[in-house]
Amino acid sequence: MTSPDVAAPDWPAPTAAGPLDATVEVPGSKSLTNRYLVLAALADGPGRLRAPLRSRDTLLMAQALRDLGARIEDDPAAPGDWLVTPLPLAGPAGATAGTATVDCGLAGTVMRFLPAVAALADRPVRFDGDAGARVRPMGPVLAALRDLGVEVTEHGEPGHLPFTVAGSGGVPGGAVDVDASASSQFVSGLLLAAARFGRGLTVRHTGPTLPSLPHIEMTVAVLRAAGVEVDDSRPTIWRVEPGSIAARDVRVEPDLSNAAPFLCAAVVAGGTVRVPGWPASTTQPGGLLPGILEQMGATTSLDGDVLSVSGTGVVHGVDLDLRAAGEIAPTIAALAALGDGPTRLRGIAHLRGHETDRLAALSAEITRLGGQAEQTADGLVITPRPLHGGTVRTYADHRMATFGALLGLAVPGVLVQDVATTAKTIPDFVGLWDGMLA
Ligand SMILES: O=C(O)C1=C[C@@H](OP(=O)(O)O)[C@@H](O)[C@H](O)C1
Ligand SMILES: C=C(OP(=O)(O)O)C(=O)O
Repeated sequence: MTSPDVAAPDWPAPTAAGPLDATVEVPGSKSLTNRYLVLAALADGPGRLRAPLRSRDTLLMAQALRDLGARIEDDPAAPGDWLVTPLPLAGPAGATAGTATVDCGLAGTVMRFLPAVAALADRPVRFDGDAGARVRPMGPVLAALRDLGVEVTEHGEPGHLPFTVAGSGGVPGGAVDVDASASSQFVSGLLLAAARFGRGLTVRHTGPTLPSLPHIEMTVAVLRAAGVEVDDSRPTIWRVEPGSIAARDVRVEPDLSNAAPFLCAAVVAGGTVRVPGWPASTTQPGGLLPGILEQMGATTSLDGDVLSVSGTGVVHGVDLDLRAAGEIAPTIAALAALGDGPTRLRGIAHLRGHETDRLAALSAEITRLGGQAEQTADGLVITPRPLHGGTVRTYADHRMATFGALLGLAVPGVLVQDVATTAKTIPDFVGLWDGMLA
């Protein structure tokens, strides 16, 4: 008998029997799906998302927008697509009684993108999420909203979930400073709603470092594609003009960061893995993967829209600044632990505020399997050692689970705790992984 109180058994990560020869269809991008959903909910008419990601993070975003008053429905004529009818945005005169609630789960995009949208709502909106979400940094978002005249009440640790945003039907906008050194999502969340502010918004980043710049560029690109005027000509300052957001019919690119473990499998096991639907140009940070994997010993080619990565099983150690692409760091760390020399990963101090403290988690789990990995002020130094089997702890972090799967290809006896946590961004990770190895 199973009971929800009984933890699922650890997943025995399969070892690779030989070189790979596989094509893997990777589901849609989390970051694009959740941006398109927000913009569709703020648009001036009904829109459509084609091939959106349907995973925990995007289902939470869709549900949250429904809870705020949008309609998001499956299209019976095109299975998988979402039809979006925007939020009413009634203004103060149309104020609705009662508090709406938003469940953020562990999704950074939900907790950082929706408070500014909630400020436009016609009632208070209470935000909360998983236990792990309550320790993720939120302070700069809440401070920025308060600076813009929005009332925010915190219910727990200051600067963290849970909190309530008192939606009052509109935000005057203007200009705001935000320290986004802990997450680029602080900037993206303000920019996504800003065209709906009375005077638009100028956001100025004030912190010492800025992670994940491609994700901010992605925000600017999706806004411009929806007809919003954005000036990003000055480094770390963004200006969004007030105006309407065009209703769109958009197709979501595959999630290139979720393609990473599959592509890296070819580097670890040898052989070739292909991912179709690879965009010719993209703002996804996973677009940096081919270059990184070549440095680590792979060969890559883009034939039409199919990216192929081939490896020999030999992985080179590297010195990499991953500031622009922190979300692929756990995957690169797995490669590094199997490398032929030390690897230094830099520019990723902000990973301490991801789904878990990823620098601590990666260091602990590499060490648990017999490897060597030390934290630095802004990253990791990984020195390959012969690894042995053991149980990889995943800390509710989808990328720690795929990290464990990748190590398991080369190291017999690796078990991955709570592999179901991959559902945060990949439906059926185990099925896709087994399919790649079949
Ligand atoms: O805007 C986005 O969609 C994201 C931005 C990045 O966040 P950080 O800047 O907090 O790393 C990235 O790591 C996350 O997976 C998705
Ligand atoms: C950091 C990540 O997620 P989130 O959007 O929750 O910040 C991630 O997916 O690696």
